[in-house]
Amino acid sequence: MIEMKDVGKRFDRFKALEKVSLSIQKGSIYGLIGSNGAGKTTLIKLLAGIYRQDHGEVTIDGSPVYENTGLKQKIFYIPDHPFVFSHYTTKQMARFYKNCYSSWSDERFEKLAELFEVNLQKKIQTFSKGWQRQIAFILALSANPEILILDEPMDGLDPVVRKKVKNLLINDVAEREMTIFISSHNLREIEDICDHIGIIHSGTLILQKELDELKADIHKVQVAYRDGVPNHLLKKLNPLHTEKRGSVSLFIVRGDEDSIARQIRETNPVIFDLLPLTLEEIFIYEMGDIGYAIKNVVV
Ligand SMILES: Nc1ncnc2c1ncn2[C@@H]1O[C@H](COP(=O)(O)OP(=O)(O)OP(=O)(O)O)[C@@H](O)[C@H]1O
Repeated sequence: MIEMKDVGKRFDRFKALEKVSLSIQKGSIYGLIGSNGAGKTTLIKLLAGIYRQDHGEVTIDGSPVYENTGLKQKIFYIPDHPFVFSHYTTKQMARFYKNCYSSWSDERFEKLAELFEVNLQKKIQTFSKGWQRQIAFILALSANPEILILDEPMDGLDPVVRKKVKNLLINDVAEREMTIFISSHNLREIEDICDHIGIIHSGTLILQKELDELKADIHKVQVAYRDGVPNHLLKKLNPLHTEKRGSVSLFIVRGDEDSIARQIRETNPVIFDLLPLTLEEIFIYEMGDIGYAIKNVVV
């Protein structure tokens, strides 16, 4: 389990992170979102043991992460600009990681190289940005890490490759309980793959929740009536947001799906639909100030 307790990090006088606490279970995919400069990379570098926190604790399975070479064997970190030695080919980089990770698999490396159709003899720095990222994934997954830390993982990848990468990541989580920590600006991408969500704003984690829990409690209702929406229904539903689109009214309603549907059907609407919200919509409707921050984060 990954844990941060009351963690703070300053750069000179600037507080980049303050009182950050989180815990991530093995086999979970945790997505961290936040605007530019919110503190995502700083948090990730603390998790990866690159930075030392000023106060608080950063542990994996109860052991401190910073300067813990044993633990680093379990972690693979792909930064927003993947690391390569200049002039190294993918094959040479693979040899380097094979020496770093006892869990490295040559067989997996060969399979992944074939799947992505990568030229192993070409210098990595001469590949395009998207290709360099694909190579980073090939190397990371061949190391079979227990924890994979990703900073803006899909940046520069085309839709076909994104899908390929997502499937591979989900497979590793399902088959060998790899834990993934993803930082991204892209809420849709996070929604697609993560089971837990954290939002960071100005160095503070302002929300952490299980994705299903977030989704089960809020719904979009579309209704139309011959003589307008009954007042008593509106009072009961107490919507977070209402909108009129022609003769159809749209409500954002919190509560249990079955109970909401029953109450609406009892009023004999002409049109009735109850739809799930996207993660983006949930944040925007439910969280006021945070919603505003999210609007600026979503791409
Ligand atoms: N090495 C450093 N020295 C001084 N300030 C830093 C350093 N690293 C980060 N900061 C500052 O800490 C804050 C958080 O930066 P961080 O890179 O963690 O944000 P981020 O959420 O990853 O941003 P982005 O989405 O733009 O990549 C920023 O204001 C940044 O300027």
